[in-house]
Amino acid sequence: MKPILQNLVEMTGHRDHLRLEVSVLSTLQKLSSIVDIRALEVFTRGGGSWVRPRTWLDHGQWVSTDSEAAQDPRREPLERYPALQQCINSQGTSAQHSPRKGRYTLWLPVWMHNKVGTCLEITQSRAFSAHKLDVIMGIFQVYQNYQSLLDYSERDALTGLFNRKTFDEQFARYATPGVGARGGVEAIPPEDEDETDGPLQQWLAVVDIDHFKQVNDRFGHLYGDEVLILIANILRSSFRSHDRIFRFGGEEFVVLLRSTTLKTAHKVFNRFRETVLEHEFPQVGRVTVSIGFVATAHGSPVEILGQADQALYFAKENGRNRVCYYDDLVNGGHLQAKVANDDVELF
Ligand SMILES: Nc1nc2c(ncn2[C@@H]2O[C@H](COP(=O)(O)OP(=O)(O)OP(=O)(O)O)[C@@H](O)[C@H]2O)c(=O)[nH]1
Repeated sequence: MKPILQNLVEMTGHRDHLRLEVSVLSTLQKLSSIVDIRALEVFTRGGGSWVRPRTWLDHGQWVSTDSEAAQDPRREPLERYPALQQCINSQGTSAQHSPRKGRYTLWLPVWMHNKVGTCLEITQSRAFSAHKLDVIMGIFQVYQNYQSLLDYSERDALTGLFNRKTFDEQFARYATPGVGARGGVEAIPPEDEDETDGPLQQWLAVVDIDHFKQVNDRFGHLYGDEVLILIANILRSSFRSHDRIFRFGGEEFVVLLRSTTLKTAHKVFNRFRETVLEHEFPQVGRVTVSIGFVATAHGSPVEILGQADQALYFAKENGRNRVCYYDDLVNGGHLQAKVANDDVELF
């Protein structure tokens, strides 16, 4: 039992979901008779439910991927896992597979906000004894409790979006394509994009609600809060699952858009802006947003945020309800570049 306790201590020392996942898998893998163990990502796409491996053991090395799940060639429909599918549909806590060639499989779905996004899959060469199941469930409970604590500490209480505190760490991961917990797998370009539209890049946008002070002043803070929650919902439904959305405080949000062309970045930011424009906010009526965005390739998070902020400021000064791309403003002589050629300061 001592090595397991040591593993639990190590497991709860992590502040990163993927590393925590690797840690729980390596803890469980140390139990006897385990022949295979991995974490599956469970997601919905096109009305159906799917699974794909997210963390697994490859020649003794843990490998994780955080590429877009829906584009992963290893994805499979959830129907191929009938026991797991039935368990999720009935909001169960575990499922087992009847033996096939001496392989007994146990699935442990991770429930978070009444949804399953992750499932641990443990395979061993003989049936799971009651004692073994007790030990596994104990470790799994510690992992699940710790996951939800971690999730809670990363979220903004009003909107449920990621908070400002998590931005730097997520920026390091999401602004650089193809980096997983331990190396990982290359980001897979979305099927609907054409590389003739320019290279696939990561983008950062700062989104700010226009004249939000007036909303608070005319309707009160409760209606202001309602607008923030509804805009957060529109943000969530406007971007792909592997993009990242933060509330930076007040009425300012930041979006990290992954692996997409400049043309698509323009398209999706404008689509979001139009969805907000067309939305009827209860009591408040119409609300608009301004957006400034930039590629994340060159500069520190602070410099890139500064550039997106400059583009946002320009949008605010020039009519609001618009999307401005930093490089266009610099090339058009509307803004002076603060940073040129990687990290060289111009002034
Ligand atoms: N209801 C609510 N209001 C907030 C919250 N955080 C900040 N605010 C308000 O957001 C408003 C921001 O106003 P300003 O920064 O002056 O900007 P604005 O009125 O949106 O004007 P522009 O950005 O120039 O279009 C202030 O009135 C803050 O009090 C919050 O959590 N809830």
